Amino acid sequence: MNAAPAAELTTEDRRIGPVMMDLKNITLRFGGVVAIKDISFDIREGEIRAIIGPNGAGKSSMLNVISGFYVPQEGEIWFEGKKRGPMKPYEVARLGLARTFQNIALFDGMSVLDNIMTGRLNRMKAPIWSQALWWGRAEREEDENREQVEKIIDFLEIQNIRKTPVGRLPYGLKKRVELARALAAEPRILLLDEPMAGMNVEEKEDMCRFILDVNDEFGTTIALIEHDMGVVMDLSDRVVVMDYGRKIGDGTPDEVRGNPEVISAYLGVAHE
Ligand SMILES: Nc1ncnc2c1ncn2[C@@H]1O[C@H](COP(=O)(O)OP(=O)(O)OP(=O)(O)O)[C@@H](O)[C@H]1O
Repeated sequence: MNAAPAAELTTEDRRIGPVMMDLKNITLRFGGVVAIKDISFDIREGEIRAIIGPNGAGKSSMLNVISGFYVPQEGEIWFEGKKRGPMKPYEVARLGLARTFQNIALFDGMSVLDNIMTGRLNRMKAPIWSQALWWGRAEREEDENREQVEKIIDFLEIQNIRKTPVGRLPYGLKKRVELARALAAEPRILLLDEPMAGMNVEEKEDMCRFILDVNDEFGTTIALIEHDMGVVMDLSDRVVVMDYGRKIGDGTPDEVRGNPEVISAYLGVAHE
């Protein structure tokens, strides 16, 4: 289970494939505020792609554009060879995008297992009314869902808390359950919103390891935003750096680290 840091592996080992999502000249405004200014970058199949930047740089806005929650005023988004238009939330899920949130969005009163099962909802094909008529199909689907969820529970090492109500868990474990729920949707791209925010050092190390393992084991493409630059550098294949809505760097962790504009944007900036 111990994957080497992403930066130490070759492209071939990491199964990085063709461009999956291509964002071209994206501009997003909120009234007079330009949150994203003419930014282009792509996400390749199988990679861990990070978007970093100081507070207010536009990272959350960008994640919301990727997820389809915000529709930019300018620019184009291509996903798996097709130009993407505005989408409803269920269309986003069907397209294969699942995300975690900075402020955990789980059902506190429900068990870990039931929370993770909600991640399968978008994959259920048998409508409720048909379950009485075609019991076999619904049952088969239920078995498949359970099997997939159990695999994820084992993988993320949360077997011992599967029946515990989420509200009783410490912060780091809640984040892991959220990751499990997003994975249950078997996303084409997994979007992580500051996955390490608010964590202590040990929790951060665990989360880092799980993100790398998910990418390695399931081949899941991951796009994440963070403002903790150190964490991201160990984790990512490529990094986009934003500042005041602009893209000021894009490349491997080493390329980005050596970029003078990136250095000056981060100098003196207090980050976790
Ligand atoms: N819904 C909104 N309405 C108006 N302005 C917004 C909205 N969302 C973001 N902004 C503005 O857009 C800019 C970019 O904000 P955004 O939250 O995307 O940055 P960020 O890099 O994610 O910041 P942080 O690290 O603090 O979360 C900021 O000036 C912010 O005030």
